[in-house]
Amino acid sequence: MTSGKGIQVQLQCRLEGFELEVDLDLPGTGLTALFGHSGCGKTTLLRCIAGLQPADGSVIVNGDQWQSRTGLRPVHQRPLAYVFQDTSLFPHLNVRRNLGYGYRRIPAAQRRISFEEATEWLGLSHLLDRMPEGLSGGERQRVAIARALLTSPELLLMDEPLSALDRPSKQDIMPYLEALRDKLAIPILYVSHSTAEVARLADHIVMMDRGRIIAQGPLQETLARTDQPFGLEQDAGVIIDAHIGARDEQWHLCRADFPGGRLWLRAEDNLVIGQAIRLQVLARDISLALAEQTEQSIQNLVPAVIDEVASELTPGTTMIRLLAGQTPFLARLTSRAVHTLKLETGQSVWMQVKSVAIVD
Ligand SMILES: Nc1ncnc2c1ncn2[C@@H]1O[C@H](COP(=O)(O)OP(=O)(O)OP(=O)(O)O)[C@@H](O)[C@H]1O
Repeated sequence: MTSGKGIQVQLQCRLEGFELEVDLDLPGTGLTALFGHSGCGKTTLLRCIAGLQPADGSVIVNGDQWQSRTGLRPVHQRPLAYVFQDTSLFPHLNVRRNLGYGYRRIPAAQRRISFEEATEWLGLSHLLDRMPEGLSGGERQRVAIARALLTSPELLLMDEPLSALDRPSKQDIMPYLEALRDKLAIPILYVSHSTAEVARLADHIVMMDRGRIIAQGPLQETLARTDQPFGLEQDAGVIIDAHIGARDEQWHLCRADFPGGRLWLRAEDNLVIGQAIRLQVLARDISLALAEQTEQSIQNLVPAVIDEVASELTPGTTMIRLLAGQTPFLARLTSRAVHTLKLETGQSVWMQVKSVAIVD
């Protein structure tokens, strides 16, 4: 064992026509999304961390050295669980016995997640006597995740766990994954192509391209980078953790409070006061004013300070990073507007936010 928290991964792996070379320092809890185009090496990286794919280098998970330059621990001795897109259940065993399969092999003193916790967190209590063939795709995947957790792993690897599901099943399973992210004391590495999944679930993000890491960091901070390492450009925007602070039934609006401000949005029936939500605000939906403009139709006016005026991203367009309190925003403006308004770092302005979406 070495001291220290977090996951440190330095690996090189050469395959025919593909080379992975990464140096990562990730948080020891929460959900880290590995994101990038098809073929950039996300699955290869997970397989190397698991020890399924030979690679040179070192892997340390919360102080436990799984691999060093001089030696590696075989895959079956690495305390991890792996959930795939189509993790298969044992077809001849009911849900209870599928869940018990890994659980029974862990000595009671080493179990860190109880059977009751895993079944409750994944909403399986009423399904325990069912056979896998009678479950929906989303239910099957929840059983697969619970079964993985019951092996008491120190790291949970998830490779596109929702990609085989239809949209309604994805929507059903999302709240369970959010709850796991918040309750589990172990880190989750989660491979996804989907910006919606990443926006909703990730605490931390790693962006890969052709076997290399091109950006990594906390989700909110990384999405608010003006250099847009994700190549989103047209869809660039920030994700904000907020909670419902008020409902205005007369105008069918809800107020979402975040550290540094508040935004109004449509009052969906399922939103209740105190509820935690994630909001997405796109850079193209923010305009800036030097003074509070109340005589116009945009109702979301948020005071902020300009943190950075970036160089032009595309000709005629400038990305500006702002802070409302500590919360970063991006505004994409025409370069002419930036010049005319003489916008510069440190200046106080009003953000006019045209549209706010709840990430779901
Ligand atoms: N066993 C292997 N032998 C040779 N090449 C491989 C092997 N496994 C993966 N590759 C190649 O390595 C590259 C990265 O593949 P990988 O599956 O890690 O990408 P990915 O980002 O997970 O893609 P996707 O999102 O499509 O699943 C690809 O070019 C792939 O063809």
